[in-house]
Amino acid sequence: MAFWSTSRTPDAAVACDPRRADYAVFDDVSVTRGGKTVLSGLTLTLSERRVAVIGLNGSGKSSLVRLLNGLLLPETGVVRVYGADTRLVRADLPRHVGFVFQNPDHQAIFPTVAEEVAFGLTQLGEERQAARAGASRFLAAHGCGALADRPFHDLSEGQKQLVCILAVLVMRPELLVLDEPFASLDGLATRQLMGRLAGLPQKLVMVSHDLKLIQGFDRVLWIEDGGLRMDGEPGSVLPAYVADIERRAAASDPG
Ligand SMILES: Nc1ncnc2c1ncn2[C@@H]1O[C@H](COP(=O)(O)OP(=O)(O)OP(=O)(O)O)[C@@H](O)[C@H]1O
Repeated sequence: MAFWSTSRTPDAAVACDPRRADYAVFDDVSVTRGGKTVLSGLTLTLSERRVAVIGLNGSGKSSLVRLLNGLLLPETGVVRVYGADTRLVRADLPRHVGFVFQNPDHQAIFPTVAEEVAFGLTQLGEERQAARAGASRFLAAHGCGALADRPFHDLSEGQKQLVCILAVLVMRPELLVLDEPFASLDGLATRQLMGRLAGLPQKLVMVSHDLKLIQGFDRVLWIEDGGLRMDGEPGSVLPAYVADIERRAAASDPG
């Protein structure tokens, strides 16, 4: 990963404009990880309210969504989020793009729930004391007041994932990016969290292997071989994806 690509002169746009409808633009983006080309020449504009990213293991889904909040920068090409080159606004991106990891233990860094949520407020410039009070209010407003003083690592997986989502929402990002957020949750916790996500005003980009969860999304990106195999509405992309998996399974079946 090149943090400061020399292949292209950075854009003049140096600040995110959250009023833009096209919240993400990938312009001929390539990414290499561990010596392997993961994304190659990807060009894409995102403006839909709910976008799902699907693809087989290792196809580059996480890499794609990590480009949205500057966790990853393109080797070549440009990623613009709310109109700004992510290379130039990397430090400012968490205000606009909340990122929720697959594994909550990889995200949480503070011992208690309230401290974890308060951190986002300190990132917005609030003093520690005010941030703690704000975090407690925010947790209570989301029905999680009882969790405030609990050690994060004592929570159930569903509670942990909910806290991680709240810890990014407290920063009032315009876009929420979730990288397989339900991988370790049971069906009930998944349904409950999906219900919460459906009620949020934020735009949503979500990686998921659970195709049922994304049937109602506005757009599905199917990633394969470093690019888009298919891009469209769930009604067209999901059946094609399932059929492709069945074809592959049949082809690899030794019987
Ligand atoms: N930190 C890293 N260092 C080196 N290579 C990496 C790293 N992270 C990912 N890769 C490689 O990049 C490729 C794409 O990985 P990525 O995590 O984006 O795929 P994915 O579609 O999200 O996979 P999964 O469904 O298994 O989570 C894989 O070949 C992976 O081995």
